[in-house]
Amino acid sequence: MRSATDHVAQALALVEPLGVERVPLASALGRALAEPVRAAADAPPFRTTSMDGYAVRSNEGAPGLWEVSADVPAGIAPAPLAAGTVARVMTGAPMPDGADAVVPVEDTDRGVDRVEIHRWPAAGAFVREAGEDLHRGDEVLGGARLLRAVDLAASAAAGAPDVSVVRRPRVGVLITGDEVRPPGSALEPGQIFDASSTTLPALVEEWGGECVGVRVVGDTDQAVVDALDSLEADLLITAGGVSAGAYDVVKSALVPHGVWFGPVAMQPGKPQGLGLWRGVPIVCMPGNPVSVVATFLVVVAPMMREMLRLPSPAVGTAVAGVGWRCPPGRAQLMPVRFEGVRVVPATAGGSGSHLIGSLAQAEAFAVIAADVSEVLPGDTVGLMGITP
Ligand SMILES: Nc1nc2c(c(=O)[nH]1)N[C@H]1C(S)=C(S)[C@@H](COP(=O)(O)OP(=O)(O)OC[C@H]3O[C@@H](n4cnc5c(N)ncnc54)[C@H](O)[C@@H]3O)O[C@H]1N2
Ligand code: MOO
Repeated sequence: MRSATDHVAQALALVEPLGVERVPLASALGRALAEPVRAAADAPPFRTTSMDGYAVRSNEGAPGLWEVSADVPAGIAPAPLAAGTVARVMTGAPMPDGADAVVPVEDTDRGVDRVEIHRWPAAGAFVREAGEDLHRGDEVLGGARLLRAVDLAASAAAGAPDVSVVRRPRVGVLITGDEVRPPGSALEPGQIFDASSTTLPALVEEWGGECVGVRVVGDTDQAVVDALDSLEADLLITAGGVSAGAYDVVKSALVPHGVWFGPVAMQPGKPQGLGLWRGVPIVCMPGNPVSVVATFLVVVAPMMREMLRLPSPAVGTAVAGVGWRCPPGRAQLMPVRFEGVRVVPATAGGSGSHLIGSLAQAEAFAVIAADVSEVLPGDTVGLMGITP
């Protein structure tokens, strides 16, 4: 049986990094950063007040009655502060030259022409220096990553209107099975709701790709071939029809085209297919819907990250809060949730490949090596994220 590690290596050998394009920040969420983003200006760009109040020269005085010589809203360039006076300033307004501290309005009688100051500030009070956050030219975003809202916030604050990202892998999805029906259908005997034509496009998008089409076909070889030929993609994924049954049509349709099929030492996700369909990499997953998620995370996510010029998904560690049994000779992917700082199986059903309805309770997958037959409470286990 092929090890999961060998299988992933074979899968990675089929894909190459994709090209780079520039996109406006508004379209950059979830895209893979290709080049560093640098600050176009200092942030903040000028000395500014962090409070509504009165700008003063801190070495000049003491509590008492003061003349207000200027009114400084945000968005203007104020004149220097006249000696012996204070200026009324609003949060975010530039500090007048000469002023070096701010008295918050709460410490005054809020006067407009003259103001009674109750408490005198120390130098620097409530003043933000120019460049306190970023200096012009600083690297705001460096390493390769899928851009998050906070990354876009940093780019915008740094004055970058667009970013350089890797082209999204175009992924085509094929679901097979005479028994699957769209959610919401009235099920006839023997039919089941199709989970995977929702799961796979969502996983593709979540991991930085673009789903170019989902085909759902019945169990004939010709339907499989026609559906695959209708998808123009950088990567093809199929679900179902890969094991040993009489109607395992993905396998029967693709073996003549040189696609490899065989067992991989992982659970869920043992029966697998991998190869090229008319030159396009294709991953054939078992139909069980948790196997679909597990195969995506173990096999497809690293392929997509290779195409997106990102490092492979990180596998961390966690400590098991309870013990559980593992299948002999296969790496186990156990859906887990956190109980405090420890992980426990997310459901009583463990790593059963059909338990998709319970998978929403999982926060991660524990990854247990193939040669481990039992996890004991307190053991360290691998931890694989469900989201990037
Ligand atoms: N004799 C053997 N039988 C099986 C083996 C084996 O080695 N020898 N392997 C088992 C394992 S492990 C798995 S995993 C499955 C994989 O089977 P297939 O890839 O051929 O998948 P199907 O038979 O098409 O479906 C399996 C299961 O999942 C349900 N399913 C399928 N598609 C969907 C969908 N879109 N949404 C929800 N559920 C779906 C389907 O109804 C079946 O219950 O093979 C074992 N058998
Ligand atoms: O390998 Mo299968 O996915 O366990 O049910």
